Amino acid sequence: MAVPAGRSVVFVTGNAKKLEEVIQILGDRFPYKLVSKTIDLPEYQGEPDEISIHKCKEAARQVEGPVIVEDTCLCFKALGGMPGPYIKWFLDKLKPEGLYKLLAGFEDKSAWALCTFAFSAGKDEPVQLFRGITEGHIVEPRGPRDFGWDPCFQPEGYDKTYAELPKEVKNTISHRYRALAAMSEHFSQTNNTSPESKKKKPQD
Ligand SMILES: O=c1nc[nH]c2c1ncn2[C@H]1C[C@H](O)[C@@H](COP(=O)(O)OP(=O)(O)OP(=O)(O)O)O1
Ligand SMILES: [Mg+2]
Repeated sequence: MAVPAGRSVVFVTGNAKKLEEVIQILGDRFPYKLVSKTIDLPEYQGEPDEISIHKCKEAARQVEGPVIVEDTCLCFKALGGMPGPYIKWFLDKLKPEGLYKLLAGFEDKSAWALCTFAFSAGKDEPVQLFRGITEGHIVEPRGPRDFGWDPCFQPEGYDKTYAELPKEVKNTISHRYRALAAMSEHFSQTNNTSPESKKKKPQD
């Protein structure tokens, strides 16, 4: 699925920190012009893939053009993957301290962050998903409080939490980085190899 030449893709999110990271990570690696639109899309329920598809279709319906959305889950192994897509509400009520305390009765503090980007070329078009996972542990919160559950997630192989790590480091190992790498790769290939998209994209 390609986007016609000269068209931009709208990244729909209500989260300014997410947008900031997406811009930092993508730099100029994404073949389309990315514009952002602040819409607080509904928080759907279900499995992560279903949620992202639903969210993307709603964004495409509202924007009436090519859109990208992203949904982030934080999954605790001891809790069978919960809070998962419901992490936003857990974080809101419990804060990073409470997320750590949630695992007090469990020895296993392992967790994974899952990021799913969803793309649709427009209303009534299919949705494509790109996923990224980073494994780690839930720890007692450490570091700045500027982004969500970053203070209580310590990625595998590091002795610092996401919040303590320099942004440049988080942005090369994160769930979001991995999902964006998959998405950029897909679109670079579509852009370079499809004869149809070459025809439609004379400049660039
Ligand atoms: O890298 C991250 N590091 C720390 N916290 C994070 C990260 N990424 C998302 N988060 C938080 C935001 C929200 O509390 C929940 C995901 O919920 P999620 O619905 O995907 O985000 P959101 O509602 O804030 O923005 P959006 O309008 O794009 O749905 O985890
Ligand atoms: Mg949301």
